[in-house]
Amino acid sequence: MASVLEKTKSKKIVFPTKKELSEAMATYTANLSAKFCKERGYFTVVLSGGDLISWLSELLEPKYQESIEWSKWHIFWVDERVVPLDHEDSNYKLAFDGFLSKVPIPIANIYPIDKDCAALGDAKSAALLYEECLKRLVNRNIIRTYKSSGFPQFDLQLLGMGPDGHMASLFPGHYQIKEKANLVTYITDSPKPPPKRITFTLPVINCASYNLMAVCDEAQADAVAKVFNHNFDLPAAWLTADVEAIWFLDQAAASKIPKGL
Ligand SMILES: O=C(O)[C@H](O)[C@@H](O)[C@H](O)[C@H](O)COP(=O)(O)O
Repeated sequence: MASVLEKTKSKKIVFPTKKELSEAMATYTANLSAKFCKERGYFTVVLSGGDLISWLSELLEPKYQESIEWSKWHIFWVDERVVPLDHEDSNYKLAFDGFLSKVPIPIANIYPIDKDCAALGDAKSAALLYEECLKRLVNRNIIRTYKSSGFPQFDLQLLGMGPDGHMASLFPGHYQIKEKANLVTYITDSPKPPPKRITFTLPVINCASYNLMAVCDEAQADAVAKVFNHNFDLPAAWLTADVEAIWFLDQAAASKIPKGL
């Protein structure tokens, strides 16, 4: 069977250090920002949680601060923990404190989950409202749609993977990975705390023009090896993209990939 990774132009780059990975991620993001801002006047960027946000700090360097057209960026989350937006577990808070508050992206262009649902811990309503938010932005042509499917197509998603092979809040052995109809779904028993989360579904994740999956450290090496061995029990093994799905790995995370893959 031709693997999903082969069919969908997945590539990997292994960096000697996290610093070099972080610099390359900044260059990759800045180049796509220039392309999409020029082509359509918007750049839709989807963030996840985890270590990714600290690696994004490279974009705070003066050369990027001055050259990027921040006012054209629109920011979304591929997954979010359903906790108050000022809670330390919130992916919104993580990104806001570590990155978004330090760049001049208009606050109206930043789309966290509904704050009341977040405060109440209502994951189902949070997912419904986030899906409605995406549809409104599709209607305003801020988010493109994938071919004729009507599914939202984001310009760039910056993703991470857990040691169990989860991406976004799609966990191994949980039914959310199979959800095909909705754009956004939810989980109330996430194996990684906190338990209540919302997440983009796989079709939405894979419609993105560019998916950059950044993974570092030895703890992820087994999962990375399984992904490149096409073990589809791991949600991250299903990652594709419309134009390019690219894995940025440090040497430790890449250390167990079988030779030749
Ligand atoms: O809400 C979350 O838990 C994150 O969005 C999650 O999906 C994350 O991206 C991975 O678990 C990787 O996390 P690390 O980068 O911390 O390994």
